[in-house]
Amino acid sequence: MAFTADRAPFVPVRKHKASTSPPQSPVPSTPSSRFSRPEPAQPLFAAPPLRPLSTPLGPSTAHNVPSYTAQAGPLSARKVVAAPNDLFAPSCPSSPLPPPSSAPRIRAKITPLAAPRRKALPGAEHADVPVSSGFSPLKRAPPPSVSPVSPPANGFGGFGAFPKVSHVAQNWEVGALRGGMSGLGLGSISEVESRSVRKGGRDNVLVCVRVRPPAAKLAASNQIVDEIAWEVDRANGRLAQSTGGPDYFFDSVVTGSHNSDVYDEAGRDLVLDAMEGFDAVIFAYGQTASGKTFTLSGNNSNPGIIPQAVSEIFTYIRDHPEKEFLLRASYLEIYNESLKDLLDPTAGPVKIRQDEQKRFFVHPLREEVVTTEQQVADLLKRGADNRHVGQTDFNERSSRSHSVFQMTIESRDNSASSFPEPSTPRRMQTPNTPRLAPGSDGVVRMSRLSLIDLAGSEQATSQLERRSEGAFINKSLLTLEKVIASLTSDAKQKPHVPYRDSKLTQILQPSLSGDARVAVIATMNPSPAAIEETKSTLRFAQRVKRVVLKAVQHEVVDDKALITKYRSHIAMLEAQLKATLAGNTAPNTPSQADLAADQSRKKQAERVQDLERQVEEFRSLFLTSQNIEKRRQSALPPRPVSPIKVARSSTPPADIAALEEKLLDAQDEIAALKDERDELKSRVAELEADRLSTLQKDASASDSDKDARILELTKENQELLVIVRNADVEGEMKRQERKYERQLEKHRLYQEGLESTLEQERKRVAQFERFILQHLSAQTEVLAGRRRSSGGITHSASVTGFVPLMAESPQLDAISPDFVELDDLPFSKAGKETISRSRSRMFS
Ligand SMILES: Nc1ncnc2c1ncn2[C@@H]1O[C@H](COP(=O)(O)OP(=O)(O)OP(=O)(O)O)[C@@H](O)[C@H]1O
Repeated sequence: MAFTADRAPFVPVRKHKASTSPPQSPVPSTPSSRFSRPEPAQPLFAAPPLRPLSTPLGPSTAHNVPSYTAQAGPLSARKVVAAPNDLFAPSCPSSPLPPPSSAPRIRAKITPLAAPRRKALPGAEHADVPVSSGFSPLKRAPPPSVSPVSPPANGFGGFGAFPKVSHVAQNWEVGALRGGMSGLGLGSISEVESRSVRKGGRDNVLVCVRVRPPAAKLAASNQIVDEIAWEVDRANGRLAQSTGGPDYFFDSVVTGSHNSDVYDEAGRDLVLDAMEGFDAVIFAYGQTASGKTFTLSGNNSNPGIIPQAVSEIFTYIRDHPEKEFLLRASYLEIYNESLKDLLDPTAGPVKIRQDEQKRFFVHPLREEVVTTEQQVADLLKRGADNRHVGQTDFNERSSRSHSVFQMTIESRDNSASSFPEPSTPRRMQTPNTPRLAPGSDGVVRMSRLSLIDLAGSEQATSQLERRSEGAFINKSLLTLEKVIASLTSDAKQKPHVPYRDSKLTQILQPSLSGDARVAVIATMNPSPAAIEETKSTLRFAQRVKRVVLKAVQHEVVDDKALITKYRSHIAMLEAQLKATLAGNTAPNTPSQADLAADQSRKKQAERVQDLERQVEEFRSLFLTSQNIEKRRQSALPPRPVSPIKVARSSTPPADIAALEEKLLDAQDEIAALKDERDELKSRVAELEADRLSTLQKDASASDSDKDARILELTKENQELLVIVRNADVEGEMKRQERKYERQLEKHRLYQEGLESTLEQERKRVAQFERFILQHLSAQTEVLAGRRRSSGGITHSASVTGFVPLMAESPQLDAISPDFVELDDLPFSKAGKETISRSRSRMFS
């Protein structure tokens, strides 16, 4: 299927009206039945919302106080003063639920067996039709309005779990969620079962749209847009442009500023799924400044999905005494198409590799074992500090990258293998042999919860750096759309899914290709100035809704699970400990109390201490409902995964590691080429299918149409022939080129031969020259002697001519002390005879 990108990433900035006057007196509203229930007025922000983890406020935040409200019925960007039933005021979970309307929406949590989940039809913007009445009985009950443990202290109501905190390092109120599933209204077994039923079958991506309060800064002009251009129907999960147009339906639509609302709709279920062994991915998608980071991270008084998910995880552990858990976390950034490990930013390049099942994974990536919420909060803060953010025209602190926070959850039945808490004397428990060979005692469930904050799609921006970042961001989001389009294509021949075209899609591949639970939170700005971007976001959200998933529970039976590795390692340490203790049998008699025995005892004691410390350290990584509180009070800093490797110093030598790296690179390249080949194959198949359907169409056409078609095809044929002939000419030219290249090569070889002969000749000539000069010199000596003795001499002219020449020759000085004999000369026999003859003619 040809993909047409209907996203408009570079929609030019629209001029939009600033709010010229402060909110006037309330426009009389005519609430429809949908909005007729008055909601208690809530201050949107009891305190100005902080950027998560103490990042400064964007100036836009100052305008986030919603003083306008959507109204039922067609609105055309109407201004309304904050009213008690303010649509954009934080929805208050403590307030009663809206009464069921005549055709209430079907919630995402309905099992396929109970009632079909709504599906958006391909390309249709209003295909998502409510199909049944009544609320889903399976919809998890909203959390109680007042937490039994900590009542809402911040005026938000809602989750009531995160009372206002004054400083950043503060935990997300670990105790606040105590009460666990029952406290959250999650205790019903039937609900958990129904979740499993749903997950066992085919499922779609869960899509929740979050509409931020309208007062957002949308352009470089600093103009504040405080109008809304959308009708928002929360009860039915429906959105429509106020000026008319199609309806958009989703699993849920959330307004206001309570992050707990979004968590209820699109967070909790997936987190619980992850705790039960299903991979789960939640990502926020939307235009820049539409509230993705706000939704995922939130702030201390209004925690986003990530901190709420983390709290949920720990609550779940507290509520499941029958299991033990091992948690680890990683934090990654994709900036300008390169990967950065946010927990270890100075480490070497982070790459994407493929496993045997062709699933992409990131390597190497630092993972840290975590045992408390505070550790996760610290880890997130550390990562966030390393993230790329920058000021854009639209957002004071815009995330310029995609970030992926991942928690890996391993769990195993606790009953057979629980560790005694240190109050029990450890040594008594130590077995002789490792009692926990990998996989020997039960299956480990392993799952990943990925929380992804995508960078925002952008309009044209005024800054150069931002523009190039924006190009990368838009490209990767476009690739994401292409991937989604391929996954939801109706074509018979499954199109190639271009995961490889961006790092983001490679990372999302394991989730999008089907075996994970996926939720997308599409964030949107309801302002008229953002209408094109918002439509594009909604279209994306509708398309992604059609991706079919089949989540599977991941059970690991071999020693891949860290839980198993650590358990085996502990068992091994315990065995060593026991052996060391058993070796300590020397009686402490005065005769043996010499220095050597003392030293050996000291060493042994140190060894025992060290082993005990190691055992303790490893044990402290396991979480159970019994020890979670203790861990919270005495947590060590999180530790990177693979301490076993370090302890055994089994790291391969640098050259082997480099070779392994090269091998992996080569394998990657091969895999990429194979992918490319597959893509070409699928393209060929697509073209063939296209051809075939055209032919079939042609067959049923009328005669005149057929004639026209024949004419068209003949023309096309002729054009193709020209191309083929050209291709022939090209081929001939290529052949000639190769011929000339061969000849050139021959000439080059010949030239090389000549040059080496020349070199030999030069050597020969130099030697001959030497020979001549040496002989001339000798003869000159002789002649000089004769002249001295006879007083006059007659000699041949040729010799006379040589004398001044010799005197001038600088080479005479350089004459080798080795006298060159005629026989030494590299000449043929005939040549040597000629030389001999001339010599005797000259010097006789
Ligand atoms: N629902 C909301 N209620 C109140 N304030 C909000 C809401 N959504 C967003 N904001 C505020 O709007 C500003 C921009 O939000 P945020 O940074 O989350 O946007 P973003 O989509 O992550 O943007 P980018 O893609 O540029 O990173 C922030 O100051 C944030 O506090």
